[in-house]
Amino acid sequence: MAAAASSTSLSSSISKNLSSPSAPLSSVIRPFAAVTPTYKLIARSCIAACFKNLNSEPLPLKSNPIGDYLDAASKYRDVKPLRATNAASDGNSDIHFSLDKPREECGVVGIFGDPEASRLCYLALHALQHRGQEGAGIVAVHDNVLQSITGVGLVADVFNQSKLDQLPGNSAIGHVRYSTAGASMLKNVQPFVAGYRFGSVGVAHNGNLVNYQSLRAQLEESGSIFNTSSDTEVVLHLIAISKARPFFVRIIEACEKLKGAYSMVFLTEDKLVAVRDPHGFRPLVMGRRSNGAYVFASETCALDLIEATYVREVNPGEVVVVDKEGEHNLCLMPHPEPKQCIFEHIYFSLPNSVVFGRSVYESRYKYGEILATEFPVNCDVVIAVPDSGVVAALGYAAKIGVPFQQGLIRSHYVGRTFIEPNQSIRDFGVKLKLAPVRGVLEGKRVVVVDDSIVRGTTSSKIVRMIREAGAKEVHMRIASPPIIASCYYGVDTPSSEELISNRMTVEEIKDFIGSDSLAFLSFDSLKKYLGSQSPNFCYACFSGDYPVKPNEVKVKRVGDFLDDGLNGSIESIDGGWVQARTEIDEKVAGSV
Ligand SMILES: O=P(O)(O)OC[C@H]1O[C@H](OP(=O)(O)OP(=O)(O)O)[C@H](O)[C@@H]1O
Ligand SMILES: NC(=O)CC[C@H](N)C(=O)O
Repeated sequence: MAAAASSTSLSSSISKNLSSPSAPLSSVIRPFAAVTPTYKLIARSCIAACFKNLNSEPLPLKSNPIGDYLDAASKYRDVKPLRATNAASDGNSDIHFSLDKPREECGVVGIFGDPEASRLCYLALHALQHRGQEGAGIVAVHDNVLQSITGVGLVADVFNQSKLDQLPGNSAIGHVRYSTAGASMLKNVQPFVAGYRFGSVGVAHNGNLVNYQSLRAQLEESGSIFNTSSDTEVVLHLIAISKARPFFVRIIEACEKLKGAYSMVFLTEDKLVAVRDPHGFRPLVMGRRSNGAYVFASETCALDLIEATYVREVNPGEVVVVDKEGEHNLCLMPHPEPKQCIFEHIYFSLPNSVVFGRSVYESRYKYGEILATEFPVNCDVVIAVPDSGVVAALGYAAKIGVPFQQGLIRSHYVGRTFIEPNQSIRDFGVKLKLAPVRGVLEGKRVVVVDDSIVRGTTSSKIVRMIREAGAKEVHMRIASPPIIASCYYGVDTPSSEELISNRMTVEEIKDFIGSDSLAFLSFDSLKKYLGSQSPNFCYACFSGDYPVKPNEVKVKRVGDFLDDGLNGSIESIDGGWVQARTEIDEKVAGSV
């Protein structure tokens, strides 16, 4: 990757130009005027490049480039979360377990400078629970020791009063996991903690590294022993083998070797570090509490819950180091190129969050309005597939002037694994989760709005359920373009060949799911709506154009809580499987 190559010069120059390898962070970062001209030049050019991608024009450099950088970031401060008064999201979505749809991703949180750090992490993880339900963990620092508690299941399953009592300290990081690499099992639950020769470090990661198999192979070749089968563990090894002394330079050196998606928080005895990959695939925001404590989180809904004020995003390619002297910022590489995941706005994030500087609620409402403008239909009622279709359905209904009603009621008590008692009982899963309201549907021409169609299995069951409840017509409207390619950046989508829109035309999908009509938000309209921000998003799932070429096969888990063994390579993971290569995958592999 060309960008990664250019970033190498940053960390090596930083290391080379530090007056003392053990210099405290303050002497390394703060007095920009005091550091060597080479370092200043590199820092200036990388900061200028950061501006370039976040604003249409690079900002003029003044005497303190870091100050400029912060000013540039402040444009995000104006964006206030729009409260989702009608959205039915409860943060407990998507809990039945199958591989036939996009799954949530992980959520991360970091707190620095609050005596209740681990309790605040715990609360923030509740707010982020929709991003991962396989496992949860918190690491806190107390008396210079990193203490960790992790467990499988939901946040409420893993933590209780006595567990939180075991995590005192002023700083902590936390994680909720949905696996993309490495089996769903205890040893892969984050945050991970490792000791290296200068201390201890904990990490929590949202995203997926597309080159971790080769990195792991290289590390194993030179003697590294891995404890987990997760991609995230390679980051700790890379930090440990770095020759640089200051911790943030170790992180920069490690990140320069990574390809793919990473929004990460690191914890050491005295620092909290937040890092976002140069494309900024996954979100990461920063906030402050009234006592001055720093908070980092995947979504602003976590800040809201713990009464932290949203300050700004951690920018793509930015490293934010927080220690007792305050906050220090660096760019990971000279040319960050934002490619933020559009699916965060379509499906993953909660509607009450501000993600990538935009309100998720506003985005979804607008997608619904656009769908209504482009694909209106004579109907009596507009309903949503709860929860992720609700806001788009509200926009659709308002635009065509037809009432929005709750035609499907969602059970919030379905566990994430359940056993279908007999394969002959069809649709049991979807019926367990969704129940039709006959009074709303009977004899009506119904528009059903959902956020996406992946394999088409859920949609066909929903259409049948609505018809069985007496609907006269069922018109499906999807508030995203057709998904034709698998995600390699932290969303666990099925392989491209399993995606229904990759195999069928819209007309064929309509027949497959059994609706009277079907329409998707058009890709062009989506980009038009995003306007000048459009190039800053990743649309790989809609286009097959991958910003970072995924040239390694995708390895996913299949069974839950299987032991994948402590020894052996990724290929030998029990219960893991290697994704079949599809035409798109071949095309991608061929283009690398
Ligand atoms: O192509 P399909 O197999 O129909 O998959 C698509 C469905 O999967 C997702 O919902 P999910 O069941 O994960 O629930 P959620 O929307 O409430 O999170 C998505 O919102 C669609 O409804
Ligand atoms: N969904 C994610 O962000 C997953 C993080 C990491 N790749 C894991 O599998 O644990």
